[in-house]
Amino acid sequence: QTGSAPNHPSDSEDDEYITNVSIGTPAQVLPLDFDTGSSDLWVFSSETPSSSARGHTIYTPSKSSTSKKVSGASWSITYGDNSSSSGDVYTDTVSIGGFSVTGQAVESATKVSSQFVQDTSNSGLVGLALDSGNTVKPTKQKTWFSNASSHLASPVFTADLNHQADGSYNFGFIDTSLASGPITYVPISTGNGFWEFTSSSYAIGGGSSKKHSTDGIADTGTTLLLLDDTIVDAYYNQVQSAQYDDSQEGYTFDCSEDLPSFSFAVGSSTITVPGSLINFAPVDGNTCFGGLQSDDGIGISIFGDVAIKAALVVFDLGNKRLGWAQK
Ligand SMILES: CSC[C@H](NC(=O)[C@H](Cc1ccccc1)OC(=O)N1CCC(N)CC1)C(=O)N[C@@H](CC1CCCCC1)[C@@H](O)Cn1ccccc1=O
Repeated sequence: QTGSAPNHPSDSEDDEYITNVSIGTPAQVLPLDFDTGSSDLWVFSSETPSSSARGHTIYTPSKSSTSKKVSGASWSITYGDNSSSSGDVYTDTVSIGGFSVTGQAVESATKVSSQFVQDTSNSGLVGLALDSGNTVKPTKQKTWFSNASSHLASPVFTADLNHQADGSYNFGFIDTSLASGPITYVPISTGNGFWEFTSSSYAIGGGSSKKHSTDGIADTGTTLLLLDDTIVDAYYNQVQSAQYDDSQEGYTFDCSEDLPSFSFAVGSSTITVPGSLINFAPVDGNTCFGGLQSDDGIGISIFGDVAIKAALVVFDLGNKRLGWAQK
């Protein structure tokens, strides 16, 4: 069995990627943000204060004949951008791209931080990192993909994200026609519960490859490509009008600049992010914000959407490896 669901950018900046998910019986369809950087499936619900839920689609467990409350269970999560949410837990049938998982933990939000209230493009998240990162207490719950994987044709899923266009999340199969190059696999380290891998070098534009070991995660829930300062400074050194803008907390440059590409090693291959994807978004007038920024203070590098958009990414749980193919 397999599943295939389209995704689309949440706005004109590709800030997030949204996929419709069916929950309960009869199906309640919610637009959710798939996040390979976390492990909780949580939704705005009938238990979310109505002032916070305004503008969001909600899940109402009492309207689903297949919902069951997980008594005594609770969850609470804070993300890298300091947004947060918490609540209680139900199980219900959750279908993504035509594939159904029964008894999936659906974490219902009784509290959401202001960023979630304001961001009406999503009604919650589907965590697709490893099960160990799930926050439900007293008993951790499995991710949708973990529950699905034993029934899928193959324990893999792929992310195909595109700039200002539809893409897909495919489960149980790899559609190699989505890529232009071969898939190169690298092992993941599972200790932190992420799709974590090491990249051994990088290159800027057509320049020579520089040895630099990057310990990073493939994270569909992070908008930008966040790497070590030395790499980021070297990159914007090649952008004539670039400067670090304290108010924007990142490098900005003249929107009309022709940005160099950025390549990173995946095993013995490289993935090249075209400069056009690094010209992320206008901030004001003719000044644009970069899609490559510093990972300082996070403690790990994050290959977010800006990097994933350049590739077909294979999340292979069966073989505990990550595959990257140029698009
Ligand atoms: C340094 S992790 C920062 C990252 N959050 C972002 O990337 C947000 C995403 C966004 C964009 C637009 C509206 C709302 C939210 O966007 C920006 O921060 N942007 C984009 C717009 C830019 N102008 C400024 C910078 C982040 O916490 N991701 C987590 C998932 C997010 C949470 C917020 C809702 C969307 C999904 C997550 O995978 C990061 N994680 C990864 C590993 C471990 C823990 C952890 O928590």
